[in-house]
Amino acid sequence: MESSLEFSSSLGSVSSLLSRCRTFKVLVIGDSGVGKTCLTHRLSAGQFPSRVEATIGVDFRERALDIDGEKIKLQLWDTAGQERFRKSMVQHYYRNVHAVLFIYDVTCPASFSGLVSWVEEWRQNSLGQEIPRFLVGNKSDLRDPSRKEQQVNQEQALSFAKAHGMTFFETSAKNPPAKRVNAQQGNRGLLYQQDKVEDIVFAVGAKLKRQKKPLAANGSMYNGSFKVQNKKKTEKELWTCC
Ligand SMILES: Nc1nc2c(ncn2[C@@H]2O[C@H](COP(=O)(O)OP(=O)(O)OP(=O)(O)O)[C@@H](O)[C@H]2O)c(=O)[nH]1
Repeated sequence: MESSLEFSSSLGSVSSLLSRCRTFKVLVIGDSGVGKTCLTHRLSAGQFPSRVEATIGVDFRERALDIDGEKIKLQLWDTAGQERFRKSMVQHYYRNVHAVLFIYDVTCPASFSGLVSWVEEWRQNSLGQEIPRFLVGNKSDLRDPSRKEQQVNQEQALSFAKAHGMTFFETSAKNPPAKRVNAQQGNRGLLYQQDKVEDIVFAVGAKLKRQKKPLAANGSMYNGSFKVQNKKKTEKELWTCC
């Protein structure tokens, strides 16, 4: 018969197993200045940072979620948009990634045109893996109906998202709408949408939750920097405590 000590320690391991959750690596990419750092702050901590600097290499932020009773964790990789700060890192970014957020600035059409090269980079580095992809137009708080020509048309963004198998959102890291907004834009009466940041977080979480097995991860987080491991981790090691 088990001693009470053994019994309580096996109960302890059962409860620690139950409190473990899957961690998913979510890559955030897009041109410099589109708001990746601000958006990842908003997605993880619900705040807009008071001061930001260009990202060098990568920064990490985390967001724990409860999706239909399962705890999962999104590990957001806020990557550098500037080529000189990212070129030696690209392979690490894509290693064992579970989802990608492609970000552009709705007030900067060049950042939307630039998506073509971000998609190409993802294609070249994803080794043919079909992972969930999301397109997010940021800075919707700066939309100005009188300057339509200088802004990214939402219909165009939606069709880009469709063509590349992405789920589309538009929001603002600075001033996100409290609820999803469908509004008229311009005199053609076009509908445009603005999304809650939480809707993006839960859409990503829900898609990833359906993925039964997290992919093997070789990168581990250590206080905002990461260490690349040579050895493949076993699946068991990927379960971390939320
Ligand atoms: N109005 C407005 N400004 C924003 C928003 N998001 C970011 N910004 C501003 O855009 C600028 C660039 O933001 P970052 O988050 O540093 O951009 P990034 O894409 O991370 O840039 P890199 O690190 O160079 O790749 C900053 O001045 C932010 O304050 C937004 O939703 N609305």
